[in-house]
Amino acid sequence: MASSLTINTVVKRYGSQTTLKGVSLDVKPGEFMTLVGPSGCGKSTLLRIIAGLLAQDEGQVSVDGQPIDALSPAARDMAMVFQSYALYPHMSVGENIALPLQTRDLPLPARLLGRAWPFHGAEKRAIREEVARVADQVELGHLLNRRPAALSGGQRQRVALARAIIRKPRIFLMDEPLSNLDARLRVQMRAEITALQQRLGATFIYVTHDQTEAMTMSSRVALMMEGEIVQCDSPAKLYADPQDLRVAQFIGSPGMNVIGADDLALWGEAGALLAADHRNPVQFALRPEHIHAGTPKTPDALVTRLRIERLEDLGHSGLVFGADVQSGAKVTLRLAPGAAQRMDLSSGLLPVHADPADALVFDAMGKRLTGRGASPKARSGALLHV
Ligand SMILES: Nc1ncnc2c1ncn2[C@@H]1O[C@H](COP(=O)(O)OP(=O)(O)OP(=O)(O)O)[C@@H](O)[C@H]1O
Repeated sequence: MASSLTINTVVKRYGSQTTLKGVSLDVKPGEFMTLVGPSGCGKSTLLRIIAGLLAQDEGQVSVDGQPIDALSPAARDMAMVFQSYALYPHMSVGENIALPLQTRDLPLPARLLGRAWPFHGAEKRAIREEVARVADQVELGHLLNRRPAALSGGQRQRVALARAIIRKPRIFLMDEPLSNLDARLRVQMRAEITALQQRLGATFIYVTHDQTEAMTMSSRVALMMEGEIVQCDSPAKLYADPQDLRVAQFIGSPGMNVIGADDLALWGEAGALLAADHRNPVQFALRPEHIHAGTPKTPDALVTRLRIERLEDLGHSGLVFGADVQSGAKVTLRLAPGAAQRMDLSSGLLPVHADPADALVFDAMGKRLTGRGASPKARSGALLHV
């Protein structure tokens, strides 16, 4: 049975610095929850508090509705997988995986008597069978006698995973488990860990600074910035509906283009209208795929020209990094497959356009204002989000 986890206004201070500023989070049973955010935002601190490796200054952590703050890390019944794998080099793969069973499951007489314990043989057999079963789940069955030094990075990470699985913990905690792997292996392990979580139906709390990992693996993502959770939502919602400008810029690669109202007012008549619709200082954000090369087919589009600074052709798509010729504002747009080859970029200038409905509106503090920028035609005098 998977467990729920509740974090209630947790505060952590280091001297005068407040690292966690009252973090609250509800994780449902069987959920894959990812804590993502830039380096230093406090995600590892929060994970260590959940694991019991670190004590918070204020707030509570509960599992299945029961406070666990007074429990030792071992009594919390959680398994943690680290970036460093933390394997014992002198033990075989099988012995590394078996370790949690040997230190936890044996009754006291067995631990005291060792080989003299009458059920020693049966116990060993049961552990061997369990190790083989779990090793098969992570495709390590053929490597049980190897030492960690003779494994690839991905295989070592699987040993660490197997050692967590064999404990049948109430909650899995993972701290950047893929950051030591090369790019190709990371993609493969992303899929393997996601499939494993679904197979086990277990609750996973996963820490990463990599937004792609967060977006591809999680049921929900809690985006942390400066010791706070800025937004917690499904990956799709976080991408399409960011409630804070920092979320809009962190999620997606590259992040959203942020354009001030004065600069957007220069994007043709539609830009002037859209900017005028917002009396307060606002910022507009547009995804790179929502800015299109060429001239628009509809008269109510946002239009401008970019001075091209850099072009990245990724084969399946392309990115243009440029600056608005009028305002100098930096703008990135994503090109359709093959578009880069077809375009005449000899002038160094590129006309671009966007649908005003794709522009998200944020206030001066970076908080999202409701609704989107509607096209002048669609507005028909309706009052817009200010
Ligand atoms: N033992 C400590 N003493 C003082 N400050 C600390 C300590 N541990 C962490 N911090 C500070 O707390 C902040 C959050 O650290 P934390 O490791 O949780 O960040 P993170 O989001 O996991 O970053 P990263 O992705 O780089 O690991 C950082 O500013 C860090 O310097």
